[in-house]
Amino acid sequence: EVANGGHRDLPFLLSFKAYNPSNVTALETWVGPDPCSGSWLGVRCSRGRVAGVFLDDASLVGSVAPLLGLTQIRVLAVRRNSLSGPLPPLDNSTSPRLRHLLVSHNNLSGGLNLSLPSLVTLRAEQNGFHGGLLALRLPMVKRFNVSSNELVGEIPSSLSGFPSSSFGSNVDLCGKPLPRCMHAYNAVEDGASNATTGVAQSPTAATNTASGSPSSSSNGRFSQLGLTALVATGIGNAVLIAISLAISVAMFIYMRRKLRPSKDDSKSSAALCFEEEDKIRSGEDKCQKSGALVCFDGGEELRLESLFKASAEVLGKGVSGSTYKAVLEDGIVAAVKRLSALQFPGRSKAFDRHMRLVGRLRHRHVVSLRGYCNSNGERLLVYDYLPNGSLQSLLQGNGMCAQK
Ligand SMILES: Nc1ncnc2c1ncn2[C@@H]1O[C@H](COP(=O)(O)OP(=O)(O)OP(=O)(O)O)[C@@H](O)[C@H]1O
Repeated sequence: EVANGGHRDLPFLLSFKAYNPSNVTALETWVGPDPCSGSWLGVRCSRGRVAGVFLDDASLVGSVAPLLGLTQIRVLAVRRNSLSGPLPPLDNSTSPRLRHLLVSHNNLSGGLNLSLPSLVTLRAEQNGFHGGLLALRLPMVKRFNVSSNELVGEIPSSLSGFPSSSFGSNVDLCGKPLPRCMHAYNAVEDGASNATTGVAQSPTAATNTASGSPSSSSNGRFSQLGLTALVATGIGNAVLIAISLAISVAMFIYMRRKLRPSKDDSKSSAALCFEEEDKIRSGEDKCQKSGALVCFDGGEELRLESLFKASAEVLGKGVSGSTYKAVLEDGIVAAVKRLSALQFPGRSKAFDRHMRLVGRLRHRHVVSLRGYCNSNGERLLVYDYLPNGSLQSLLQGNGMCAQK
């Protein structure tokens, strides 16, 4: 890919770098003609082209747009920076391989105009995006969050299966899963009442106009025309009720199917770790052979391949296994606990169930589990790495043990 004119992805990376001051640590390593040389921090390549940029928490500023000029990019993770300006409109022609777009906690603005058939993750929360969501066409999206922006308007039905937390704290978003849109509500109500009026009242009105007299007789009996109008009203109402019931039942069945966890769901969460796209080489670890790294929220960038290539240092050993500090090639630092096979024999499904529960726990006093691997007797748990050392070393460092 380093042809006469230089590496094809180089101009995009350098123009992104140019927005940033020279003291941004991650970008200091972005020197030389080949971003795939292995020395560019946060840049991951596949077949000689830039396939991932992993620069969370890197104090970045400026526009993210140049990075979206990388035509082979699959993962862009630039969370918790100070990036600004709009996201360019993206579609299959600009970003045919983009699967994970993680731009949350920045100062990005402008509209969200993304038509990406392969996008699996969109994390855009805590920015200044405005406008509506109608220009989002993401049929494959499995993880989605646009909360805490300045978005307005109706949530498209294609996104209404996500929880309200994916949409909260915006200026004026409405529709499922948030409260109904008022204008849509009125339109429906008006439409329904007009329809009712149309069916129930027209015959009577027609009768009134035709006969030029009240539809019921003055002595309290219904005229024949009045009776016809009543029957028409009844039939009209019955038809409306039947249609509403059919729609409700169809919606109920659809939502049940959609919410039911399927085998495909676990496949897709494993896919979030990009294993399905990476060739799994024989002779490597058991977990890697199966490509079975399951990731949770915040662990989208984890890949078993880089986990096994990571430099590791033993942090400690407990009853259930050893814990390592792993520094991944992307610059990600994780704590990996390798469970002893003796401590956890068998019961693979129960273990999976347990891990999926633990993986959903998020609390500031609980270390987040970002992913795990459970395959062929190998069980690895990947946590955030906490850099302040062990409680024991803290106590000793402060002389608290001695005082005691
Ligand atoms: N997420 C983490 N970040 C940084 N260091 C960690 C992390 N998790 C564990 N450690 C370090 O690794 C050491 C060993 O952790 P480990 O969980 O294996 O111990 P343990 O709780 O005694 O284990 P067990 O529950 O198996 O008995 C800890 O004392 C701590 O210093």
